Amino acid sequence: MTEEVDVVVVGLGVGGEEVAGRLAEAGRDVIGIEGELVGGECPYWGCIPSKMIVRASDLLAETARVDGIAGRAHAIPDWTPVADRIRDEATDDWNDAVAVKRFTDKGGRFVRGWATLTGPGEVDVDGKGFRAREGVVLAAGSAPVVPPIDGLAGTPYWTNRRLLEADTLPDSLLVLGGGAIGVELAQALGRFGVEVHIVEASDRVISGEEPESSQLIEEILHSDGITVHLNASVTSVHHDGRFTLTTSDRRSLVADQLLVSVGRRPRLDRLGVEKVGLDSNASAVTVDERMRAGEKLWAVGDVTGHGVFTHMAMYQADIVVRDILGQGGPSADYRAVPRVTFTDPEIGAVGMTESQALQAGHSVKIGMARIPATARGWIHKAGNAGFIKLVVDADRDVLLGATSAGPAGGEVLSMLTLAVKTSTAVATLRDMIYAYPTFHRGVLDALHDLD
Ligand SMILES: Cc1cc2nc3c(=O)[nH]c(=O)nc-3n(C[C@H](O)[C@H](O)[C@H](O)COP(=O)(O)OP(=O)(O)OC[C@H]3O[C@@H](n4cnc5c(N)ncnc54)[C@H](O)[C@@H]3O)c2cc1C
Ligand SMILES: NC(=O)c1ccc[n+]([C@@H]2O[C@H](COP(=O)([O-])OP(=O)(O)OC[C@H]3O[C@@H](n4cnc5c(N)ncnc54)[C@H](O)[C@@H]3O)[C@@H](O)[C@H]2O)c1
Repeated sequence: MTEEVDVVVVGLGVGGEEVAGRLAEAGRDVIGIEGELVGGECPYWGCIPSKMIVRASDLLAETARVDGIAGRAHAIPDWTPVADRIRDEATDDWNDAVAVKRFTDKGGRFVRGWATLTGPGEVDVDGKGFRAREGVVLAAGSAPVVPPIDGLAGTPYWTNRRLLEADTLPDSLLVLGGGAIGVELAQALGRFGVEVHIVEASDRVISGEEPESSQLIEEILHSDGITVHLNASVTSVHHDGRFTLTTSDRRSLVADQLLVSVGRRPRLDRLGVEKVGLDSNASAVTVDERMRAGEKLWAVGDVTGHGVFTHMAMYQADIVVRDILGQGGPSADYRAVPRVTFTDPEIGAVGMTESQALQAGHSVKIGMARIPATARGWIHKAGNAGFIKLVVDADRDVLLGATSAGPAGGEVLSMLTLAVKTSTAVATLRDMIYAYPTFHRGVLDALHDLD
């Protein structure tokens, strides 16, 4: 028995819940299908619990900075309130009843189960068929990549999920992959007393960002007591109660637990996407500027390969909703994608890095300001490491990209994102009045450095 509806949304994570909820509010007959928890990775195993950990570890780091500035302080790290907060405040003990109600209160109809596509506009869930008059929205998200390293499969390694569910911490942790997840969680857990080693295949951590960002984070991790192994090729994993990683240069690294954080892949495997002409082994679902992926088919969020970010899923969801409702408006524009690595200091970045701009054939000028040399950075003193780097198109005199690393680096990023998005003239940025003594006033110092 196949039921006719207006729209079927497959996956009610960040992107799918937004699309399904708004279409239901607009009066569409919407079926929202979710195999796990409504809300997806971000609230249960991603952004929110990980940032609760970061917040706690930042407090510990700030306490350590009291001496010499504000008296004396000594914090005794305790994981229990962090785990409690994740369980009780962030995830409701990994229960989505509130999120399901949030959707059904908007008029959506909820189905729990794993959906497969059976043809254009057609979806099956546990033998129940739906035919969507307007179309299907794929919002299946992503899963951790598990590299094919000898011995790894079958060991009780952690991914982000198991770590963010942990009631207790291991004494020592090997972190495979020094990307966003690796560096954020390594630093935070290090501050809770875990002995951490990061094992990174590339020649620098957060290798998609500016080399100066990588260097800064490597220095900070070192000062946090974390060992970073670069250019490391892990050839085997052994588990006998503890984990041993062996590298191609025959080093052995041993710890109580292993976190695998080497990237994410779209969750296309159980969707039957070949039925609608897509490749289930592809690294992403190709979408056009209105997020259309085929006949009666849209895709949003991590599956589209435009960045594993909640703000990207939400941005694309807005485009899909407007497209389905025929409301027009702007189509997708990825020139000013902001990203923030929530280490201490935060690494905020938007648009192109210097090397990306050069590779794209731009004539590039660089403006740099060191945060400790800015007025606010100097006042801030302990914990003031960071910089602002501007990547300027020398021909058009507009920003192509920027990095704001430092205390509140992710907040300073907001004006730089606007400047990249709107191609604001450098002359206009120079003519702005920057409140004194803010961290964002460092942007003016970096603009002066362009001369
Ligand atoms: C540790 C960690 C920290 C992160 N921190 C940040 C951060 O600070 N800032 C940021 O912007 N982003 C962060 N992210 C990324 C962010 O979580 C994702 O980009 C975001 O969740 C993507 O939303 P989505 O809707 O595309 O996918 P998801 O949130 O993954 O949701 C997809 C949903 O689809 C469901 N599903 C999949 N297949 C099917 C099927 N066949 N049938 C039914 N249901 C299905 C899944 O169960 C899931 O609930 C982080 C990620 C991780 C892992
Ligand atoms: N603050 C944020 O917005 C935030 C936080 C966490 C995660 N995320 C998102 O989640 C995604 C996944 O994060 P991630 O850290 O898993 O991936 P990532 O792509 O950011 O980094 C993966 C790292 O693993 C390394 N690597 C790959 N294979 C390896 C191997 N075999 N051995 C050792 N190192 C290896 C890569 O060189 C890279 O540095 C990111 O792309 C990011 O967009 C965002």
